[in-house]
Amino acid sequence: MNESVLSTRNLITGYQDKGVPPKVVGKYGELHLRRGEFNVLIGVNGVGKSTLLKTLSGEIAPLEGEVSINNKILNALNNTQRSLLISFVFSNTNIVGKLTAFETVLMGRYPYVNWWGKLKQDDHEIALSALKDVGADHLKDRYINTLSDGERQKVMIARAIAQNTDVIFLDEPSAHLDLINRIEIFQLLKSIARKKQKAILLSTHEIEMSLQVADNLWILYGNEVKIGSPSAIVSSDFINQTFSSPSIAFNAKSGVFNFCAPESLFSFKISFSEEVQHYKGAIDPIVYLEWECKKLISEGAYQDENPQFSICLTLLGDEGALVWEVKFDGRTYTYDLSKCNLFSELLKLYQAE
Ligand SMILES: Nc1ncnc2c1ncn2[C@@H]1O[C@H](COP(=O)(O)OP(=O)(O)OP(=O)(O)O)[C@@H](O)[C@H]1O
Repeated sequence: MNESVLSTRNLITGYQDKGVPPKVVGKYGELHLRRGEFNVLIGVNGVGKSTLLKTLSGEIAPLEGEVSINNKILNALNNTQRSLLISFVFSNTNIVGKLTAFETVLMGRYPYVNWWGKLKQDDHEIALSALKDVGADHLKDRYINTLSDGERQKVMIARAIAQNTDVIFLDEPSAHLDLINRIEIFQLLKSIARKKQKAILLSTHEIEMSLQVADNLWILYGNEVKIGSPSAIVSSDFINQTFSSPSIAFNAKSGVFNFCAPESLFSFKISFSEEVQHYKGAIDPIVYLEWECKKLISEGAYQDENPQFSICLTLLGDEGALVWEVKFDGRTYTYDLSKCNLFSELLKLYQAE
């Protein structure tokens, strides 16, 4: 097991405002963040992800218990001492003032400046190397407020790298990013954890991506936490128990969430004929069938061994056009795949019955 750099003891997170009883958010006991590991924190809105990150980073004090980094109790440290141990990247990075990307990354070096407050040549080299690490050195002279969300987020990660702390926290860093940028950020962070032996904890709502990339998932539920590898978590059905609702269900085999319809309509069985396997055309018929099946389920149809509808994807005659052959109520109907909405056609037959 990798070396633990952050640990907690009897940790209870929450808020203590004057004149009101304390508000407990989470009772997490003993937690560990280990060197070289990319950990992802997930949980429904309001369950306490930001509160936990703020507590682990020393921004707010625990209601009970303590957080230690490298055996130093966090709340006994001043801001500068903390910033030598922890860096934090937020989702909404509003940098005030007019700074270039390079100057922003350079800010990560301020915990190291001497008492004249002067940065050295080394600091400049470290900042440039951090920008290269995230593939953003070409942006170095651009003003931070002119960058896209994805570019800016890479610069903020570079700043955390330049700060060179053992622990890096990120609160929903991919919240405003498109799919490609989200994937890039996740992979980048994982490689930073590995290559630079950092302990990383990132909060996100990207469950499917976390399952593929994270070393460990920290799932908050109620006021508890469950921690485990993606394979251990998925195989225990925990994702389904925590995140499913009447309108969505997690498929542990495919690792994706599927939509469920509010009511059940008819039952169906779907298949393809032998010759479809060898079909060479613009679409992949087997993939087409898979997605048509998902669509039927999202509309309220359900798969059954004794179905009302038997649907077969096949090729029609010599022309070789793909068709749906539908058996329903003792009759067979044929629909041109490229010209019909299968669900609407089935619904018409079902309602006319
Ligand atoms: N300053 C505060 N004082 C009192 N309660 C707070 C404060 N900040 C947050 N809370 C409450 O603490 C609970 C956890 O909030 P938190 O922001 O940690 O959740 P979250 O999991 O990060 O949510 P989201 O996914 O919506 O960002 C919520 O009930 C919230 O209303």
